[in-house]
Amino acid sequence: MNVIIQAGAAVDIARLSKIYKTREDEDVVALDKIDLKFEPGTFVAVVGPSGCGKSTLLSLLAGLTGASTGTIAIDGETINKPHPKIGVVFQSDLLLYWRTVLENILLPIEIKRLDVARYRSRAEELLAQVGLEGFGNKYPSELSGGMRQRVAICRALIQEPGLLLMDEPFGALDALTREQMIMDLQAMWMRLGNTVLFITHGIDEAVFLADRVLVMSPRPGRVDLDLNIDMPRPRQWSRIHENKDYHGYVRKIRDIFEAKGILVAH
Ligand SMILES: Nc1ncnc2c1ncn2[C@@H]1O[C@H](COP(=O)(O)OP(=O)(O)OP(=O)(O)O)[C@@H](O)[C@H]1O
Repeated sequence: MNVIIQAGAAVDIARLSKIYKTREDEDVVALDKIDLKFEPGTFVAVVGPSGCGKSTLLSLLAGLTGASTGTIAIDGETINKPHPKIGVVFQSDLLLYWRTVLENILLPIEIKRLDVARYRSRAEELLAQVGLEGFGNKYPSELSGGMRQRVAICRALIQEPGLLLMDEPFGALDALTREQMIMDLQAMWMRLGNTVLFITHGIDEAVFLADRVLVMSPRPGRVDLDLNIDMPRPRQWSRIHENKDYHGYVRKIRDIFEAKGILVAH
């Protein structure tokens, strides 16, 4: 089997703001003049309270919505619509139930009228990489929630995106499946080397997975803390609680949430 190597993309976000209009014609400032640069191949996690603009940031990067001000560039190319260099995974797997696993993974290729036959072996390789070798002809209803989310990840990776965007991808999974998915995502990312933006409510999974954790403030969303996570890889989820550095990073993030009244001690 060929190992797929995907080069990570450089991301440059400058003075990025998003202001929504409510139906009452009021302005909601979801993101306020954010500046960020991600080096190619960096795993970036974003944590923040509900409504702070995490999903808005992801939608802007995915080209699904337009910025009010500012710019986003991926490898120097301005993003204002969906781009093949960018793959997206949402909390819900969004698989089409009437299509097999392989047909779901190949859907973006069909939509773009690319040569499906050429991508079939790549889809099978990706399936093997996420532990689903031989599942290509199954239907989503025959798979568990974790397996379906693995298929959604393969679908996001089929075009070898330099940037993988993940919006709470494990939020709907049970605790054991989530733990396995976290470990598997780390292993897959270490093989592929793409840049990842991973949105989560879980401080534990953010610190475990990321090279860098961005802590966002309550609305209007800004980055309150940009924390480099310096722990050797591969990291072991079952042993991470023995790591003093891990606890130090988690403490720093919790301190911010407590100072802002987002987490209140009783
Ligand atoms: N289409 C829209 N119209 C008006 N306001 C919106 C719209 N989409 C989002 N908002 C508002 O923008 C703010 C940021 O929303 P966003 O979904 O990005 O937050 P989030 O951090 O992802 O939240 P959560 O963690 O709960 O998913 C919220 O106050 C939300 O109500």
